[in-house]
Amino acid sequence: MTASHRSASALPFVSDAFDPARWREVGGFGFTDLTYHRGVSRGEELDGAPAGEDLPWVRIAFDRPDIRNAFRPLTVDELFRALDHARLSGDVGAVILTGNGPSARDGGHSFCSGGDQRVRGSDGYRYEVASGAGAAAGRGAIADDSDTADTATRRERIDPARAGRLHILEVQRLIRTMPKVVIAAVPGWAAGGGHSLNVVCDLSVASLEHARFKQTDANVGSFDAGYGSALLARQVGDKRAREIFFLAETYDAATAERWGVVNRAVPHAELENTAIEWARTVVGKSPQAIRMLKFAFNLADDGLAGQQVFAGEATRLAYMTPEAQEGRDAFLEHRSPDWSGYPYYF
Ligand SMILES: CC(C)(COP(=O)(O)OP(=O)(O)OC[C@H]1O[C@@H](n2cnc3c(N)ncnc32)[C@H](O)[C@@H]1OP(=O)(O)O)[C@@H](O)C(=O)NCCC(=O)NCCSC(=O)c1cc(O)c2ccccc2c1O
Repeated sequence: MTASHRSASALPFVSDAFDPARWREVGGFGFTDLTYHRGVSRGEELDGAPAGEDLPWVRIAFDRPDIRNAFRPLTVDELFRALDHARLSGDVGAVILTGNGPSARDGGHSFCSGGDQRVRGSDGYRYEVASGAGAAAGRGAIADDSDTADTATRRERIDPARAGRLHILEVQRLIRTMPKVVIAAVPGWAAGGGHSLNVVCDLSVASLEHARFKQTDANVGSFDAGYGSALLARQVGDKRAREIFFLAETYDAATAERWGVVNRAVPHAELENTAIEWARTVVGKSPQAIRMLKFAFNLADDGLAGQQVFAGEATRLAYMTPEAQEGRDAFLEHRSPDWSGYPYYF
């Protein structure tokens, strides 16, 4: 058990799909727009670990349910940090990405509704001037009414000294290149940039009752002309992808499953259990095989960048061989390498 372990009963409510007995908070980040949890064993055979022990998966959730989990630049910064922390954790093999909810205002469920349109400027999504508790913490965030402040109030707070951002694209690339399986658990709306996030995740499970999908980019004068559209077309077919973007009609979880936008539609009460079950299954496989497979699936679509990521893992495998080690040792010993023990395999 790690030092930052907190007992399950101390966890506050974050979502109606969240089982506090299965998680502990990952501390030390001071996130305002996300929650970040580490899986913990309940001591049952299912998890194969003593009660309270860390399990090799994490849960990262948007935590702005009152605005359908729209992201502002701070949200994206936090998401990148949490994902990168998971990437760099050698004992984490799977990430569940989801959205907390429902909304306290109207009971609506959401995964993510994309960029927060209230802080969209002419050069991207704008940071806000620090105030309140967030400023005291040095995060440049507005901690008190950050979800509900009206558009005029938010525009007054926009930080003129910081350029607009579109860096959800950096998060997409991180999901794509991190050598772990990222599972989207979609409890409600996946719209705009939230629709595209689902597209880039490796696996997706959606709530039969509440998940809704709608690609609104063109409604608001935006367009994800990268993974959000092109990878979607690989998943659902070219005509269907055009329909999803050009008509921007709402479709439900069962339709998303039929079209290949998600792997499975399940009852809401089973959403996170299913995601955890998949995470558990994935971490039961060879880490190396999963890494190579994920990057192999990405390779052709990601071009030379995809080749580079795959090839990096091939290089790691090569470094493990006596042949490559002979090259290193010969250099360090100031001698010619002796390749005689290593045939030209064919
Ligand atoms: C998601 C919805 C279809 C849900 O509809 P519903 O009727 O259930 O809920 P409401 O519309 O009443 O919403 C409740 C409440 O939340 C506010 N809200 C919802 N989404 C956002 C949002 N994205 N930004 C700000 N606020 C939002 C809504 O205003 C309500 O609050 P009130 O105070 O007004 O009552 C529906 O909400 C919807 O269509 N939302 C907008 C979806 C959208 O268009 N998102 C942006 C698409 S563009 C994008 O995400 C994007 C971002 C990037 O960073 C990119 C970068 C590079 C390339 C492309 C990018 C990109 O396309």
